[in-house]
This record gives sequence, C-alpha cells and structure tokens, in this order.
Amino acid sequence: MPARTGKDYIEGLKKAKNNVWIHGEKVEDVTEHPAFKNVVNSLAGLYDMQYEKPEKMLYTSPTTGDKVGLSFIQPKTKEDLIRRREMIMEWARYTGGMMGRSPDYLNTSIMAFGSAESFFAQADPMYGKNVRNYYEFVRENDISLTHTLIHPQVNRSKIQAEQKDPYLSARIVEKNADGIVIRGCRLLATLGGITDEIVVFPSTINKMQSEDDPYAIAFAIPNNTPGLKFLCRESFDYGRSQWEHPLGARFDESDAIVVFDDVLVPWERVFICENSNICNRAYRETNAVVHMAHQVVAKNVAKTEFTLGVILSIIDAIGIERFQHVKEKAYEVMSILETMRSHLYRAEENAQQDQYGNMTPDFMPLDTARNWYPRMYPRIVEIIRTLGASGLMAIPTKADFSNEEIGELVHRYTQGANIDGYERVQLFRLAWDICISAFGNRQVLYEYYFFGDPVRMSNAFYDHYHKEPYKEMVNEFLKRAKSSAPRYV
Ligand SMILES: Cc1cc2nc3c(=O)[nH]c(=O)nc-3n(C[C@H](O)[C@H](O)[C@H](O)COP(=O)(O)OP(=O)(O)OC[C@H]3O[C@@H](n4cnc5c(N)ncnc54)[C@H](O)[C@@H]3O)c2cc1C
Repeated sequence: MPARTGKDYIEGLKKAKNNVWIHGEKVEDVTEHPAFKNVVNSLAGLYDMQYEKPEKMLYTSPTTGDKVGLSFIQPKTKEDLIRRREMIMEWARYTGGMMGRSPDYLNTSIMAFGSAESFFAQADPMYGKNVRNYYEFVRENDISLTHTLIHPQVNRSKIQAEQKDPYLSARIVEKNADGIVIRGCRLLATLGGITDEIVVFPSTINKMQSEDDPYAIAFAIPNNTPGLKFLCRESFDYGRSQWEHPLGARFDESDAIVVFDDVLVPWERVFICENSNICNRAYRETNAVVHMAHQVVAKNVAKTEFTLGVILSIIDAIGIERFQHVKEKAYEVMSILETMRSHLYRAEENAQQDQYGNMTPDFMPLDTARNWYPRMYPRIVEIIRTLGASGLMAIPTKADFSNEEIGELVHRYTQGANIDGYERVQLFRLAWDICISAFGNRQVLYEYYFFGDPVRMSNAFYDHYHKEPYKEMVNEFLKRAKSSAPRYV
C-alpha cells in the first residue's frame, strides 16, 4: 500500500476505536473529540503533504515498488541521509518544530531496528525475523506509532522487581502458545490515543539488571488491542481559534499513561523477551539512537528557525532593535541555530556504513546536540519572554477586536512600531503560546526530557567519550618541561 493521505489516517483511527480516556470519560471517536480533533487534523496535514511534495517526501519501496514515506528509508549513501533530513525538515517547518513526535521520529528507529535482524536474533532467530517483518509492515502501510520507554514514577530508588507491587510496571505475567501476556503500566505515550500502534521498548538510558528480566521486553501491537488503555492528561487545546492559540489549537500532541490489562502480544510481535542484557544494548548496537537523533536534531533546527523568527518579529514590532542587549539575545539564538546546523551537517559529512548496511550519521555531533539542546531551549523561551514583556499579556481576544464599542480602542492601543494592532496581537499570541501557555510550558518540559534525563544522559556521554587523547596531550606537554624531578619523588 502506498504512503497514506490525511484522510486514510483519519479513517484508520475512526475504524480502530482505540481505548482512550480523557477528563474522566471514554472517548468515542478521537477524530471528533475537542481534545484531539485539531492535532489529528495537523497530523493528517503531515500525511497530505506526502502527496503535495511527493518528490521530497516519498521514495520507492524496495519490496513492493509502491511510493512510501521517506523517513522509512534505509539510507545507503550520504545523499540518502540528506534527502531524509530534508523530508524531516519539511514536516518540522510545517509545525514550527512544535510536534516532537511527528511520525518520522519513530519511523527512523523502526528502520534501524528492522535492519538489525541479527542483533535481535541473538536470543532467538524468531525475534530477528519479527522485527524485520514489523519494519516492512509499518513502512508499507504507513502505520503511525506511539511509544513507551519508561516505568511508572513510583520509587526511583528501587529497581522494578523491588517495587511494592510487582505489577506496577508493565511485565510478563504469562507465556503461552499464542504469545506473552502483559500486565501493568508504562509511561509516557505522546500521541498515545491518536496513532495506530504502540511500540514498547526499554529506555535508552536506564539500564536494567537481570532481576528485572520480566520487565525486559520489546514488542509492538495495535492500539485497539483488547486490554490496552490510554489515560490521557488534560488537554491544552482549549477549543479556541488558531488566531488566539496558534500552537495549542493545532499541535497539542497529548501524553498518555498506558495501561496493559492482561494484554496478549502475539509471538510474531515480540522483539525482546525477558532479556535485560539485550534491552540494555538495543538502542546503541542497532544504531536506532543515531537515526532518531538525526531526526531530532533536524527537527530542532526547524524549531530554532521558527523561534528565532518570532524573536526577530517581536524586535521589529515594538522597535527594540537599537538596544544592545536585545541584539545580544537575538545573537544567542542565532548562534544556537548555527551550532545545531553545524552538528547536523558534520554528522552527515562523517557518516559511515554500519554493520547492517545503513549509511549512519556520525553519532558524536548528534549526541552533543541532543545533550545540549535541552539546556538551550529553555533559554530561547526565556529570551522570548524577556523581549515580549507586557506585550505577552496585552493580548485581547478576537471577540474584543470585533466588539463595536472596544474593537477600535484595542486595535489602536495595541499597534506596534510598524504593524497594526490586530497583526501585533496575533504575533504576541504566538509568542505567548511558546513561552507562557500550558502548551508552551509543556514544550519546555518535553525538550528537557524527550530523550531521557539530561543528568544521566550527560553521564553516559562522559562515560563513552574518548578521553585518553586529551589526557595524553597534557601529559606530553608536562613532560616537555626542562626540569628534572627532585630526588625524593
Ligand atoms: C512532555 C513529555 C513527553 C514525553 N513523551 C514520551 C513518549 O512519547 N514516550 C516515552 O517513552 N517517554 C516519553 N516521555 C518520558 C521521558 O522519556 C522521561 O521524562 C525521561 O526519560 C525522564 O524520566 P522520568 O520522567 O521518569 O524522570 P525520573 O526518572 O522519574 O526522574 C525524576 C528526577 O529524579 C532524578 N533521578 C531519578 N532517578 C535517577 C537516577 N537513577 N540517577 C540520577 N537521577 C535520577 C532525575 O534526574 C530527575 O530530576 C515524555 C516526557 C515528557 C515530559
């Protein structure tokens, strides 16, 4: 089946009737529900774009000859990586980088897992075949995915096997002829109820011990599998117009707690079974983390372009360009953008073929960028807040502008240096949705934690860093000193 359109995606969700809960109620149809319909339409817009720009968004499937989404490509050359990045940036620019889990994010990881059949086959050849078949199934049917990596936040000082209730975190309760039965919970499925399937994998960062083997699992199942429930957080789409809530009314992806109420996962969908050793190595040794990081850094370049545009528009709108600290703050964001671009291009330039035959970006610049940006995004948001100042609160609604008595006043007193009141308020409402609203604050939390806890990630970065050359350099330098050690040394 060729790549999907937005209509195909929406029809798929209507038919699937995923078990989704929000605000204490079960959702009958996510495509019509006020908490989800706008983001569903945004995702549909991404799928439609595949046919608006097919030369940029699609490639020919190696197995069926159909045109399929380019984020599924197994890159064989550096040109393939660049084409994939350009496709990723098309989607990211459409959302201003505000949809962190657009389908390309997980598509790149499933591609890497699917290519690494031999890695999963270490435990049993069946798992290798399963993951390979799953990649092809997802690619050929343009399946939208959510994922859950982490255990519920109960007592982080204890491993899962030591928690007061062994069934808090999702684990195997039974293995039978048909598959494995899963009971418990996982966090935190962004796009949970509004995608076709869920991929359950271990965390990229939190390593497991053998006592946690019952929790050491990886599999994928349809989101309407019996016993699977998505418990969504309150919506940050308050049903206002896109003029008033430019981001919240379009891109609130929704995050869900996922409950597995004795869910049967058929054997053909199991990728890792009770094997913490394989879980701990999965992301790094399949290079899934590298391909995901390539998507993430490209998305964050688009996000920084967008937020820089907002900053520059604010500067023009209220005539603050002549102030030194204003230029300095805009420069900060410009340098973040240029640094992120450099990481991205270096990763592509130094790409090499991996053992699975995929052209794989250089991980070091991507790892640097994915560790650094979570610390930079809050700064970008702070700069928007600092430059926007009271303008972020002087944001009348559309109804105020339309009111006979006060409309004229609002229009007059919200005007900017070279922009009328209506346009200025629209711009500042966008800035507000980045730096003040619930949507905007979720983005800050999301960017901080999206790949894992930055503290543990930075420690992993330190541990993997090739440190010896630098210590050796200093050692050599010290040795060059023309003085001999005192006799007592
Ligand atoms: C908006 C948003 C969307 C998300 N979407 C997804 C998604 O789609 N799929 C998904 O799988 N996950 C998702 N996540 C979850 C994300 O992967 C986690 O937030 C991240 O891995 C950190 O884990 P945690 O939130 O459980 O924090 P915790 O591990 O509970 O950490 C809480 C605090 O305790 C400290 N801490 C805890 N344990 C340790 C330790 N062992 N060593 C040092 N410090 C420790 C941390 O530094 C942190 O400050 C999302 C998170 C957010 C905020």
